Amino acid sequence: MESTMKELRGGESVLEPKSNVGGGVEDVYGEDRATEDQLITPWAFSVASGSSLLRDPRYNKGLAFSESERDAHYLRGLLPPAVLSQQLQEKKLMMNLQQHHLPLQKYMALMDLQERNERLFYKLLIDNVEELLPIVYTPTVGEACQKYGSIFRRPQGLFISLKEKGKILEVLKNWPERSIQVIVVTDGERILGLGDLGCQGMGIPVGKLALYTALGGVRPSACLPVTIDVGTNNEQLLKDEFYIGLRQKRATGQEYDDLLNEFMCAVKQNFGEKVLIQFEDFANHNAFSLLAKYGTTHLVFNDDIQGTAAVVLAGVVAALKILGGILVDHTFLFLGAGEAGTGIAELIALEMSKQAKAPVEETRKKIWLVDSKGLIVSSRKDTLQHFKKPWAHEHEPVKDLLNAVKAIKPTILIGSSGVGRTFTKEVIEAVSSFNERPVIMALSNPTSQSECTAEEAYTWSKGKAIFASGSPFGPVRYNGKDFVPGQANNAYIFPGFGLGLVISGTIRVHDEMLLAAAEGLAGQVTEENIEKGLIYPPFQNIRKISAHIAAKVAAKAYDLGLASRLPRPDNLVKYAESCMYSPLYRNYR
Ligand SMILES: O=C([O-])CC(=O)C(=O)O
Ligand SMILES: [Mg+2]
Repeated sequence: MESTMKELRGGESVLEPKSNVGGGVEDVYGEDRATEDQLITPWAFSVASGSSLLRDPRYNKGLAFSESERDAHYLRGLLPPAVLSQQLQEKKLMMNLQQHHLPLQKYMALMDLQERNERLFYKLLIDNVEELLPIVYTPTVGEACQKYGSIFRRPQGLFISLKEKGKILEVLKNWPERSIQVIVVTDGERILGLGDLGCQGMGIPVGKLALYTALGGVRPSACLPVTIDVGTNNEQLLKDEFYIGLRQKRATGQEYDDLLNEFMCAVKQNFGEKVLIQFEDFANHNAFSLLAKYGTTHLVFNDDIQGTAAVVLAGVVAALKILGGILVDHTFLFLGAGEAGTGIAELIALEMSKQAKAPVEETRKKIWLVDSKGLIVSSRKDTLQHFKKPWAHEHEPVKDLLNAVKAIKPTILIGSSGVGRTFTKEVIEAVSSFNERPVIMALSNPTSQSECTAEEAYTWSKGKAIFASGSPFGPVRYNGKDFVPGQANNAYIFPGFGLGLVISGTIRVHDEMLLAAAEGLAGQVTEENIEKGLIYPPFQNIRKISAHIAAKVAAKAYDLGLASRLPRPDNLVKYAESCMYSPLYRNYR
């Protein structure tokens, strides 16, 4: 009586016309057709009609099933008589969401929707991106991770713990999808600026991948969120009766390395070598080494080091339209010398060196970093971690940020330490005292960890600051004038960056691709944005922005000979757009 998934999928007709630009689209982003691979998963995968269809989030349309679909798929009586359009469902959901006062309640309602009706979830997210991004993503996702155990309903993503040691390949085979294109993986040790949240860090890969689909157009079934649980050092979680992870201290050293290595090898074996693995929210001591170790054997990208770097470089390049000059004319001071700080510093130094045709060892000297012990200077070199050493320039010791600002006189001040409230009134007044328009970026997340608020930046700088922050802030009125802060968050980069890698079939990430992504984003900042002091374009246009970033990244991959999808499409922007997932319902025959 029941049709199989294969029949249903084969019988689907697509509502929106599928463009054929560039050819080869169908097998990357074609219909969600069951491939031969999918049919040999170790468990039954057949039922897709009647109540099972209503419970399958990928195919469920709720009240939007048409009369003929209700007949053909055994849905009569299982739904009330009304037939609603997707648009009307969207209106209803937005109204319902607005009834919730707490962001966490909205988050839970949206996660429920994702589990119930995937296309409607993405339609909502795409059409209301500015309103919903702070819910499914930073800052609310941070709170969700902190409370993940108590709000836990249905598992999302794949959990790989020390218990699965030796069996990771089998665990990957339990995942119902075979053609995975992007994995976001965390070990939960440094979730945003909130620290070690262990297994509860899963909210981050889930949120990042929701953005891969909504902002970058990678289809949901090609996305896999993974959390690697090696324990947690968070005492509070270890004592929490609702904690969902392993109740032990973090494994380190060989035990940690072996588990990660087993995971990396199993991914390649199970999903092939073109799957992108995005490392997210690892602690500094693992983030740099994982990137270095797997950068030559896998398609890997660290969002916190490389994604944040590209987004900040793009903002700085756009800010130059207001400040004037080229990159080397500016002096940078960072508070924070971890993944984000040193990642951004290195990418800026690289771009400076290309622009000025000077060695990168020279351009690095325009960039200064402050960590918890003060300004990073050459006399500290012997005691510094390796990733800080390139930034240890000749200077007498300076003990804190305020004195470093006074000594270095930066034109651009960047906070990336994960510690909130560190851009004090004195710091902002000091940087504003010798700059007509100081650029101030408070990158740490979530909002509670931001180095300062938008209001503080504008007020303390007396309206001079060009301000951007990692977490969103609303517009500020100061002295009768409206100031709109930009959001310097890697969400601008990773969805388009990943899309560019996927559509070109790239096998390795190269620094030049990060520069290309930054250029793609900066190119989307309009004169109108700049006039308002905005150094990032509004998120509203993010799909178009992502297509431009993807095109730049793919072009670079082709130029470098790292792209495997041939022939190279003529118009990469159009090609990227044609590859993007559409959340519109399909008709089922
Ligand atoms: O998730 C975000 O909002 C940005 C990010 O990668 C981080 O803060 O670790
Ligand atoms: Mg992150």
